[in-house]
Amino acid sequence: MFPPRPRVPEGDAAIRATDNDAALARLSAVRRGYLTDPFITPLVPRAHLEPSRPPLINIGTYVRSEALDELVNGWLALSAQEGAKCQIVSMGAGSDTRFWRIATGPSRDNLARYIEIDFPEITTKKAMAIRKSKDLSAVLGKPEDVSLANGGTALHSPVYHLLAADLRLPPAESLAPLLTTGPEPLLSPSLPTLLLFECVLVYMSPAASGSLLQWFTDYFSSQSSSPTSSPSVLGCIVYEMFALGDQFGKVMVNNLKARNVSLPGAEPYPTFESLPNRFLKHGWEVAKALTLKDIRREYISQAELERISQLEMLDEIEELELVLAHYAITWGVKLPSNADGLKAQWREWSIKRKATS
Ligand SMILES: C[S@@+](CC[C@H](N)C(=O)[O-])C[C@H]1O[C@@H](n2cnc3c(N)ncnc32)[C@H](O)[C@@H]1O
Repeated sequence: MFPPRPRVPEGDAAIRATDNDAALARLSAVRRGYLTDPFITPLVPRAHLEPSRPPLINIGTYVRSEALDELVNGWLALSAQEGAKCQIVSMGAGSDTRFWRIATGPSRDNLARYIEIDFPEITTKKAMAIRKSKDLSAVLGKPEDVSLANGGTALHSPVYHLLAADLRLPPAESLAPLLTTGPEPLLSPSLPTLLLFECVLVYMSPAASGSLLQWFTDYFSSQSSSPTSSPSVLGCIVYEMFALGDQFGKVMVNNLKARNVSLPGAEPYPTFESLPNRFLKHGWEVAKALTLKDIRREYISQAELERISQLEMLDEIEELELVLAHYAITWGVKLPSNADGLKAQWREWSIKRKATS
């Protein structure tokens, strides 16, 4: 009589399934004209069969993507100003296309390494999609310089590296062997480095994400660097939900619970004011946050707001703002102790407020 209900994934499979949601939201925002991204289609299986997402999701995806792009591009520009190439480590990267967008854009020569980490099931799928797509693989370099590793769960190329790990495990066991050990570690402590956590820490316990951040903080401290090179500046951007204790937050939590996804990482962040603690508690010098609601209102230019308002009808601005008020971008900087002359520019790394007339 009734069709069988689709099986809801459980445990880690439910967490991994969130990658599909993020990729479909991006695909939808690109198709509707909010964003430009020629690299998302080859990463979504049977992309042509996927329906568009509602306007509210498209707008949220647009605001998040524009703001994150501005911060990442700002970081690349600051590194270039210092005459250094930078490293980016994207954790829980899923089907993200950021590497391809940077590597085909004006900052491509400022990138020393771009490392993506996710569960092996996700990295295997991504590595296969990259190998299958000429558009994706051509950006990695000559075919002879690109190789699969670890049974197809990893992929290496001159700049881009895709690695499999469970980020909840102690970093000394999971990340250190991949990133920082051996005669030529993949991650150098002496280059400006940006960590990206786009909607991933929220699925982990606060203890696990705290150890992760502390491990990177320690690696970029003076003790870890060789006597001939000093540690460089470390930045981090976290995008995720917060303030889940209010009425609307509880609805979000329950909706995700129905899909077997829980959000333990949001517990220490019940308010906007609590967000910078994520970095301050590790002794970082800079920690700032903005909600997507504020970014849409105060940081996206009027011309862009007008352009996207023509793309689709959206009646419920109040509902949009309620949703966007529960998502935030938090970013921080840990400065090396010997960087006196350089501190000001890194402290000002931010999203630009739009000009008011
Ligand atoms: C919501 S998706 C976000 C994907 C991508 N960052 C984006 O914003 O488009 C969350 C991603 O984090 C990954 N993830 C969650 N917990 C993880 C863990 N403990 N170890 C590795 N990856 C994890 C999931 O597999 C998934 O790809």
